[in-house]
Amino acid sequence: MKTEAITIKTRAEESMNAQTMIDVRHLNLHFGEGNKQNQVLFDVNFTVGKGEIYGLVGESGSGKTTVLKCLAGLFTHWQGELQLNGTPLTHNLSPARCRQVQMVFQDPYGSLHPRHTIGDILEEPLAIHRIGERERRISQLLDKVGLSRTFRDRYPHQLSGGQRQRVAIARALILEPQVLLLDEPTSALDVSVQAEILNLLAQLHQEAGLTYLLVTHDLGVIAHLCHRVAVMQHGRILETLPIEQLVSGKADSPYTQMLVQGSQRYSREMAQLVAVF
Ligand SMILES: Nc1ncnc2c1ncn2[C@@H]1O[C@H](COP(=O)(O)OP(=O)(O)OP(=O)(O)O)[C@@H](O)[C@H]1O
Repeated sequence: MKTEAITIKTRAEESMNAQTMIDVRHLNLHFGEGNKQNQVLFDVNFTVGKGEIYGLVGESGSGKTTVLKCLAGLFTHWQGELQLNGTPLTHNLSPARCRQVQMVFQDPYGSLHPRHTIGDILEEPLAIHRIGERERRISQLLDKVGLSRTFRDRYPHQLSGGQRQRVAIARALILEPQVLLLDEPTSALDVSVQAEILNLLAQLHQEAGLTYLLVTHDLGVIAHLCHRVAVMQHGRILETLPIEQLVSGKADSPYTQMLVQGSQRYSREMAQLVAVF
């Protein structure tokens, strides 16, 4: 399976555009002030190519989600330079940025409004951004994420966890962004459902040439989806490496080697479940 995973990534890398889509330079962020100040990101630097799937791994609290939230505009008090597709990001969240980059959260239960139907949830961003042909767009997207059109009139509590995450992915895609920020998109799901969602993400990436920045604890997920990975610890990037180097156990840092060893059993299970793309 390792050999197959490497072949997939190499093929994907060949077709990948070498242009930079996400550029993170000298990103620093702290919470609190004075003697309560807690710095959580320390000079974080990395770039993600157009069409690349880039993983961020590391232990809990290492700052992975915080990096995504800075890029998504959910945290605005960062210092450093952030660029998307060559355009510097300001500290404000503009409509243009919402259309360019969208985030999918870990918890499909909490991220969908409980009193809105799926149709309403998908229509809201289109209405806010004054985008027409809403019926067509919503129907097309439901098809794309593998949900029948009958889901339009249902409420989130009437869906399974996997179906809810499909809706969350559809909502993120409805504005046709170039970048998806995926924060542990499968960790709240059963293992078999995780595989379905990973396959859906791989399929959508292939069809639309999107750029993904994917946060996970799970190196099995990284090995099956990502081209490159950055390993974070205590708010810093410890090393960045191509996936081939990670799966062949040739990471430089002892910390990354420990992460790989810790996730090997899970990777084998996931390998059996996730189809090859
Ligand atoms: N809104 C906030 N206010 C104060 N501290 C925060 C806030 N959000 C995150 N932190 C702190 O920032 C640090 C990094 O958190 P972050 O959620 O980015 O970690 P993570 O690597 O994504 O962890 P996990 O894998 O558990 O989600 C943690 O110490 C966390 O407590």
